[in-house]
Amino acid sequence: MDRNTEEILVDMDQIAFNMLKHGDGEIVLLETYCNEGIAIIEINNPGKRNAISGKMMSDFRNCITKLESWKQGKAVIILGRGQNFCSGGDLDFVKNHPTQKGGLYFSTLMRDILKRLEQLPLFSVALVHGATLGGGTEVAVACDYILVSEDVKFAFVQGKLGIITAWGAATRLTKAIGTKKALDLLLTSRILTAQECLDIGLASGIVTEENKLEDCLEWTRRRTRHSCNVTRAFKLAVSQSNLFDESLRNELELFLPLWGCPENREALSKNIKHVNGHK
Ligand SMILES: C[C@@H](C(=O)O)C(=O)SCCNC(=O)CCNC(=O)[C@H](O)C(C)(C)COP(=O)(O)OP(=O)(O)OC[C@H]1O[C@@H](n2cnc3c(N)ncnc32)[C@H](O)[C@@H]1OP(=O)(O)O
Repeated sequence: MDRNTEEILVDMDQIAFNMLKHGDGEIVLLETYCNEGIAIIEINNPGKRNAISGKMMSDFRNCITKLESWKQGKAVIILGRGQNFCSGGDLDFVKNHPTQKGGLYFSTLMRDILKRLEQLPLFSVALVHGATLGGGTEVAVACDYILVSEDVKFAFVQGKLGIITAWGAATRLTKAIGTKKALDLLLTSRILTAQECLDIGLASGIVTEENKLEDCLEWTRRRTRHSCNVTRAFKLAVSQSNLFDESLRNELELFLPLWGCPENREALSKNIKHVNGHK
């Protein structure tokens, strides 16, 4: 990665701004159930089966920014308008930007958005239905829960396109269902039905195709009965416990430069006996 690219990458505002001109569609925040502490993010790009364009990434980012400052929120549901949840990243962008820089823009922005979604004090529910492919699966696994509609077709198709997951799905999937099952889904790109999503531990429940939103709201309401403060504190406590791995890695990184440093060598040369007179 050259220096220019690195500099551009740290400026997420600039990336989001640049992505605005790529494609149509929208991702909007619906406030219909906000009085209950439940927001809805709707993915809408009907001409492309709800594929996520560059412009929609910027929209998505704006939705997350709003949710970050919504102090009364308990939960957010993400769904697709119409028949499909999301057919992935917009292939037109992918085809027109085959350079590493294009890939970096596209995936770094989404990685940042999904990380911020994960860190919200609201718990998130992906209500997946119809085609849920590639980047659509990335969005789904970044949510705290996945509910699947009976008609879902869920597949990590990235391998079939000669790429791997770039928005964090491999890491999240492995954490959710374990190494063997995660690897299996990624290596085969097989299409999961609703029942398979449930059986494998990916989904927390199945909702009916006709009443998916109502079913999902009922399911969500059963988890928003505590006060706002308690709900948000639980979400943060649970999600921050995930930092354990990061913390272990961090600890190792801090340790490594000390190994063999002058102080370390000097101490070793003294053959220190830490407990005097011990037999
Ligand atoms: C970046 C990467 C990642 O994970 O990070 C990705 O997500 S790569 C994206 C991974 N996703 C894919 O490869 C999806 C490929 N698409 C499909 O498998 C299929 O289109 C389905 C999504 C199952 C829908 O099939 P169905 O028969 O219902 O409709 P269709 O194939 O006629 O598609 C309707 C229109 O939507 C477009 N369309 C569908 N998916 C699209 C996508 N991801 N990006 C851009 N356009 C897309 C089709 O080209 C077509 O355009 P016209 O009407 O103009 O002909």
